[in-house]
Amino acid sequence: MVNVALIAHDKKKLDLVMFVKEWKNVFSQCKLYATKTTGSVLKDKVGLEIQTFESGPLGGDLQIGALAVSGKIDFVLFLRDPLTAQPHEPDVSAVLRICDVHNIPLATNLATAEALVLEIEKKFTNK
Ligand SMILES: O=C(CO)COP(=O)(O)O
Repeated sequence: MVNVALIAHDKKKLDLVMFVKEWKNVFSQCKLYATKTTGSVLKDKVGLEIQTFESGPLGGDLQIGALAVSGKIDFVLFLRDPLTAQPHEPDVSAVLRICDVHNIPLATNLATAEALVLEIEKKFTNK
């Protein structure tokens, strides 16, 4: 099983929805985790099963970070809003940092997200 964490800041949620829709065949074969609002938007708009945690500003990023520390996340797709200050910026940085500490593939924009999804797809098709 491939475990993927999906997180998007508010101005990036639509981008994430479009992206996950486009790659639904791949994401539907993964175990998905998300912060609260991201997860509920994805469930609603794409119809995938997702385990959700708290909202990012309430500690959800840290919960996903903790999963990553435990080795339970294989890929992180985190569409940050680089143009808006976030009250929980330290939590956002913590997720990025922990991905680097544990060498977990992390995409923070759609171009890299696509490269990651192609990599995940390979795992399913044994390419
Ligand atoms: O703020 C977030 C990530 O830092 C995302 O949280 P939500 O998915 O609850 O909006």
